[in-house]
Amino acid sequence: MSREQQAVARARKAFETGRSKSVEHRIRQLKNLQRLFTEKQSVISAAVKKDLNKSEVGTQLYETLGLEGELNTAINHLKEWAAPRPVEKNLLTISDTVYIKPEPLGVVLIIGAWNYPWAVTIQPLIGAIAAGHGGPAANLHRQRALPRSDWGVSETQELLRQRFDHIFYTGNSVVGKLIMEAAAKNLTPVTLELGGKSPCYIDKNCDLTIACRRVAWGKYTNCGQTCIAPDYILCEPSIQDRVIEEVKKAIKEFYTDNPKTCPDYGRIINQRHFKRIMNMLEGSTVAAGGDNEESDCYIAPTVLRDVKPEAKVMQEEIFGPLLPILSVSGLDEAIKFINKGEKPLALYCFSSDNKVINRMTDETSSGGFLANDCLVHFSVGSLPFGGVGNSGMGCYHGKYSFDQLSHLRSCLIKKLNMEGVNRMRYPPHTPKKLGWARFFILNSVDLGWVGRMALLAVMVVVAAVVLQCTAQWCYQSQYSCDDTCRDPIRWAAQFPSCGGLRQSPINIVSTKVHVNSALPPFNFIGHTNTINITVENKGHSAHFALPHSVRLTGGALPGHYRAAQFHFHWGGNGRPGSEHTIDGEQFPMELHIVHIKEPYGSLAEAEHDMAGIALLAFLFEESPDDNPHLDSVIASLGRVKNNGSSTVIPNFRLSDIIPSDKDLFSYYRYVGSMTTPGCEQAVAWTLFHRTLPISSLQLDAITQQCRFWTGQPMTDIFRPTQPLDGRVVYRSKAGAALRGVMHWWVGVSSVLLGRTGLIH
Ligand SMILES: NC(=O)C1=CN([C@@H]2O[C@H](COP(=O)(O)OP(=O)(O)OC[C@H]3O[C@@H](n4cnc5c(N)ncnc54)[C@H](O)[C@@H]3O)[C@@H](O)[C@H]2O)C=CC1
Ligand SMILES: CCCCCCCCCCCCCC(=O)O
Repeated sequence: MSREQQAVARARKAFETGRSKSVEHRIRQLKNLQRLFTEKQSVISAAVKKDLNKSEVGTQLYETLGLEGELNTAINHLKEWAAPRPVEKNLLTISDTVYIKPEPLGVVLIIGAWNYPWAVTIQPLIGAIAAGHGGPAANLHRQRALPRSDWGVSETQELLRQRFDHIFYTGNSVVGKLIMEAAAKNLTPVTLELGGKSPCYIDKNCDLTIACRRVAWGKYTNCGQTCIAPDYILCEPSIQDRVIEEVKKAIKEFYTDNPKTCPDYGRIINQRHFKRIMNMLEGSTVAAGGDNEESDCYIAPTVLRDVKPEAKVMQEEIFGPLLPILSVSGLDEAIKFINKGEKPLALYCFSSDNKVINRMTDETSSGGFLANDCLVHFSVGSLPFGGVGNSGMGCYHGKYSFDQLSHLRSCLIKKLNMEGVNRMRYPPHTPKKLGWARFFILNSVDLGWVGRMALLAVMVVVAAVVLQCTAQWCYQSQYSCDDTCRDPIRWAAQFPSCGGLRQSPINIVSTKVHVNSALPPFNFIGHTNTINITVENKGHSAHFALPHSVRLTGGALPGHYRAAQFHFHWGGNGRPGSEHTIDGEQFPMELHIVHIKEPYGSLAEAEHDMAGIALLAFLFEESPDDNPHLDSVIASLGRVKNNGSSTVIPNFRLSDIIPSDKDLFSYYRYVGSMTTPGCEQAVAWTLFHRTLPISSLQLDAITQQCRFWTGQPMTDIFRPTQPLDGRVVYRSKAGAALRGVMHWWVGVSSVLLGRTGLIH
């Protein structure tokens, strides 16, 4: 067995153990990778310095900074990305569970190029780990930098003879075709991140100093060896001299009069490429630069003027520090010229005129389009990065990497009942059955008012049947194959709001929250009263009923609220059980205090108001000592072991289990839903920064006492985090002024109401 065969076999074996399927395992792997960049930064920079003469700061700026960002995004969003994605249904499938399940494909081969050796190998690797794969990566670092880990062309060729489940290739288009040919033998899907000539049109109507500075930065960074570098400039002859002068000024500003000695100016990767680039100068006029030294792989930042389309430098991607300027009569000719060539990886257009920018986007095609800047789209993780046509296929970065390397499996889970509805599809096929099929599948038919009434009647009947036939909801911990209950991913089938776009709980990414000074402290009323409270096992959790005398105002909530009940969400057997997570971390337990807006009399009434319910949430953290204030709560749970049983805690004070209001000024706020079915989207959530203590013994006592309505131990009673779907999480600013109180709510509700899609 060759080295390469062994590597693939190892990767496949590791994948087949199923370990990489666990999201927690993937997050651990990503965190390990994160550590690599903190611990090995200087080794990484030293290697890249040897290869390309990049400075340490340059390596961080252009390579590792972006990777750190990608790692943070993947770690914070992985649970959300990997979760089943409920989809819209038609009438025929209304009672089924229909969703997309992202699944790992298996073993992925990542082949990277040498120009940004870390960015182009590790960035796809982050996507591959996030998607749950195993697999080797073929590095193309130059031998003098990383001799031992170097897998070059012959190793890659051997790897390509093996079978993979996806091949992710970055490099030139000629080899791209070889990759696709090798992949075709096993019908292996490929992502091809290729290059090509990326045009840059400079309109005469723009600030040439700024435009040329940005173009010079995009071109000469990494000595032009950037796949998205502007390859050549198109402009009118009348501005050519100014463009040359401004580019020269920028070169001097960035790299001094002598770029050769400037630590920020790179080198060509090897002598072969040096010769290739120098040959391209043949037949063109040098307007600036042109100095070179083969032994040092040095080519100065160079500008070429009056270049003809037939010139050597225009026949292939330059991938070096030569910047040819071609004359065009204006925008029309520039567009024509661009469209005559292969579709580029990037297209740049500099103009102060939006009409020019719009025409350029509308009338051309390219992997990415930037107006008035270069390269920076590579650093925006929410944009898909990739080519089109000759510049590649597939895309990556952020969630796109995850999706690109996942199989999006379509799942439809039907029950073996309601067979009547299916008769329309079984033979003998008749026109009447076809009519019913049309009715159930096409829900956009115009039926007229009689038809609409009939549809309504049918839907009522269907809904009644569905309701009769569907089982109760349950938590994941209760669900097993022979159970009929609906676990969290199936809640939406029975409770449509659970599939809405404002669902709770969520993962709070602390670096993405918006600080809002219009979030003042709360006023708690009646929290210190001594009361007798009833505790009841509700089958899914235990509820602690609160009297109307416990009330809440302030906190920028739009009204006065009265308490209804509180309850806890917990894990089991040492597992965490909070519903909300912070930066991906789940806490041992979470307390929810439910309040209803006045004058509503019940949760059912409050559900129709976007902030009809105010939920206060507290996360618990494990403490070495017992929290004595929880003793009565724990003891009461021991008296409500079974569904429906209840007890009373005498002389209870809410203020004993939560901190006093002066310690509760700091919190997160967002709009969401109840975390149990029907998942009503009517909740203003407040998650306090201050955590509550609980010992591990107390946690065990809590999680071991009660039973679900099914009789199983009541453990892991939490809903997984839900997508944020564009919502904003706010963080209060300590000492906020009261006059800001209404602004927060008015602002949030108008943003949400403005996006009608968010109101379900
Ligand atoms: N779209 C993108 O994200 C990027 C594209 N590129 C493009 O890559 C090109 C520059 O890189 P290259 O010189 O191609 O890099 P390269 O010479 O490093 O080749 C890329 C990879 O292909 C493998 N390879 C080369 N010849 C092979 C063969 N005959 N059979 C099998 N494998 C082979 C190498 O082992 C290497 O891992 C440019 O066209 C550039 O635009 C570079 C970086 C990023
Ligand atoms: C201030 C931060 C600016 C960040 C700009 C990032 C541009 C990075 C380009 C890296 C390109 C890597 C792949 C390639 O194009 O060859």
